[in-house]
Amino acid sequence: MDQGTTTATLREIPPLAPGDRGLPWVGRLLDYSRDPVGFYRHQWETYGPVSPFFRAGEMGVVALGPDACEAVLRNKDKAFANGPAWGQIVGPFFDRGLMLLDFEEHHAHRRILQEAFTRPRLAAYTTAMHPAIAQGMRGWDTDPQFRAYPRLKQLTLDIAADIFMGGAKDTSRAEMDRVNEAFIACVQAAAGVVRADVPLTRWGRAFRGRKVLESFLRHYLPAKRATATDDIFSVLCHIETDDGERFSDEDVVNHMIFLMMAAHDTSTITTSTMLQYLGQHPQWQQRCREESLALGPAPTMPELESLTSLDLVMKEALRLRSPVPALIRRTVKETSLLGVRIPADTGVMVGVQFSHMMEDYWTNPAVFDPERFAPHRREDKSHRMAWEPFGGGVHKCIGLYFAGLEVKSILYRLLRDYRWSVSPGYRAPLDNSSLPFPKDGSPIHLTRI
Ligand code: HEM
Repeated sequence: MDQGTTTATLREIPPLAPGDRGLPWVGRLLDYSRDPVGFYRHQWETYGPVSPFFRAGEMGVVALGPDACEAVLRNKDKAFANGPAWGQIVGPFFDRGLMLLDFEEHHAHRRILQEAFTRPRLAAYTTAMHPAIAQGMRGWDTDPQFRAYPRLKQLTLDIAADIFMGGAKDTSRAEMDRVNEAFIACVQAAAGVVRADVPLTRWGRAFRGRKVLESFLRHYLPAKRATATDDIFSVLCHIETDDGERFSDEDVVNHMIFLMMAAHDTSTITTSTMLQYLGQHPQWQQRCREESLALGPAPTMPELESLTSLDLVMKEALRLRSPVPALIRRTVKETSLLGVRIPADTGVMVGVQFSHMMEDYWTNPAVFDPERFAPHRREDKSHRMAWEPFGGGVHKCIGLYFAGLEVKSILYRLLRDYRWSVSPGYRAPLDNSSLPFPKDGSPIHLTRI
């Protein structure tokens, strides 16, 4: 039992209020996808920080507000597990990725993987990113139908081919496209309805995709083991802890596939949200542009870190539209959460996006106001977990600095080369069935400077 609570003093999970069971089997999942914050607000106002949630044929709980989120993510009692929760969503296609490992095994793998994200390594990835970004943006035109989201998605895939795979030097463009397709098939499986290897379904395509990725990575493994280069693939083959622990070939393949997934949609969503808000707030766009213009043509990691306005905008974009708006866990034993008894084998949804919209912690939370993160305000300090787009506890995003460098490198180049606008009244129509992406592709009016 966590937090020193005894079974006798615990409250039970509140019963479902009339009408809150939702549809047969799916329960209230559709309510969530239609309007996640509206759904959370209803849970919060009806039940408080620990609420019942019927979905996918079973009862689970939603943890809301920074205190409840913190208790789950800190996981003092080691009761909340990742593997059985995320495994249900991402299926077998990201099996044994770091986020799906738990407890001692997770700790052992994380210690090794951390070596791939040290400052010198991040500096080397940053240097390698600029040519990939410049090349990827080369085809960007300024047609009136310009959609930012699909362009950014392709761009982050191109960056991944270089930074993660090392450009896979002797790979043809056609083969790289096949690898990208396979990777996208695995990512899209999360929203699959038929959850078995059935041809012409999302899962069927993902099973084949996973095979393509595995054989591609295995083909290059011996060469990557033989020579150390600056890409993540090679780095995973060579890193070891002070105690000499290293990854097996199997581990390298599993971590590579998971890392590419973890890095891809999250960075794309963040960049496209920033583009939208900067398009709607020209004074912020100009402020960020001036900082970018003050740097040289291929900024180093410390230079990118000096882009203070862009940093504020990135934080605000992550607050308003968290790429991972909910984290999930499953209890492996009975535990308690803020005094509520949670039985073993209960699905738990940690609604981080709701913490970002609570008036207790933020002034006018619905308003775009990057200055709230500036030193003289620091609204994110109102609670340790008021701002948690990268999660918290032992599973906190290992790629958060990498993400900052990638997103800022992309924005830096865009700000120098382009000017763009988005109608002030535009509200992105989001698809929330997996990670929140703009269904209309995020139209922006882009002109070259
Ligand atoms: C803005 C971009 C990103 C956001 C918002 C984000 C968000 C998150 C969140 C919320 C988690 C915690 C999941 C949980 O507790 O269940 C996480 C974990 C993780 N992220 Fe990120 N991420 C981003 C970019 C990246 C990048 C670029 C990489 C790799 C280069 C990466 C690699 C990972 C990994 C490996 C984990 C699992 C960590 C663990 O379980 O120990 N992420 N990320």
